[in-house]
Amino acid sequence: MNIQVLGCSGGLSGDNKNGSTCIQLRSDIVIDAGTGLNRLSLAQMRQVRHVFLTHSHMDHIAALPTFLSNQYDSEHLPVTVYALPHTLAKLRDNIFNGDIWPELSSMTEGPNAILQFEEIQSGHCVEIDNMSIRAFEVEHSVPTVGYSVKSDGQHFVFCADTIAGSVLTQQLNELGDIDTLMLECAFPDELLDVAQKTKHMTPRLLQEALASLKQQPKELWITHLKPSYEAQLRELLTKTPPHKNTVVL
Ligand SMILES: Nc1ncnc2c1ncn2[C@@H]1O[C@@H]2COP(=O)(O)O[C@H]2[C@H]1O
Repeated sequence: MNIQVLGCSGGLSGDNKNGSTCIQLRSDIVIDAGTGLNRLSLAQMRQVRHVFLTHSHMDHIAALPTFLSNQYDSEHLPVTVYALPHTLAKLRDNIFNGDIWPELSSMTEGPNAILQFEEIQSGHCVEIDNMSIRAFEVEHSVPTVGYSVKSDGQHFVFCADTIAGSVLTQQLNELGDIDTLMLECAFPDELLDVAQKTKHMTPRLLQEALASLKQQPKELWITHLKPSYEAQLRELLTKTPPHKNTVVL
């Protein structure tokens, strides 16, 4: 697998190399459509055929409407967007509603439909060629899934936005051996109350989550640092990495 993290910032970072969440699994498949999607060229965007959304928050969907506009005369339509029913309903009601962006029906109906929505649930697995992408529940402030991706004998797990706890532990333990685990760390430990309210991680919660696993992943990628605390978190997580093979993205 050649995974490209096009963006994983927890917000508007002021760094045009790191937009908000968008992870490219293959030239035709991405997870989330945050502003990181803008790192692809127009030609690369037009190769994307499958978008797996984790949840409805803006930093994970911000580029979706304009990305879809770039697809109108693309050769290989429609693009399939996979998401929980809650996420799809929020997109329909709040984004593709004729005010913020054209209504969904104008994109999903007719011979030139550019988009199809596919509902997924936790546990649901989508196979695309030799890649399997399984959604699993995580605990966040809105219904959210992470994705377990298997291809080429490799197992990549993206936990999306989540707080540590029994849901995450159980789900990760059920996924078996993990090569690369991508876990977030949005807030510093001093902001534990904010992390608990918004259902995000702090470095200590991240340690707890790892300690609760039956088996450690081969490597840990840490993501979704909130821009206001990024320097502080990066320094701490680099000086005292929670895993022997830690990459702070
Ligand atoms: N009580 C709060 N204090 C600080 N930030 C908040 C609060 N509630 C929501 N947010 C922010 O709103 C964001 C929504 O997206 P996230 O869950 O990634 O992260 C959340 C926080 O950054």
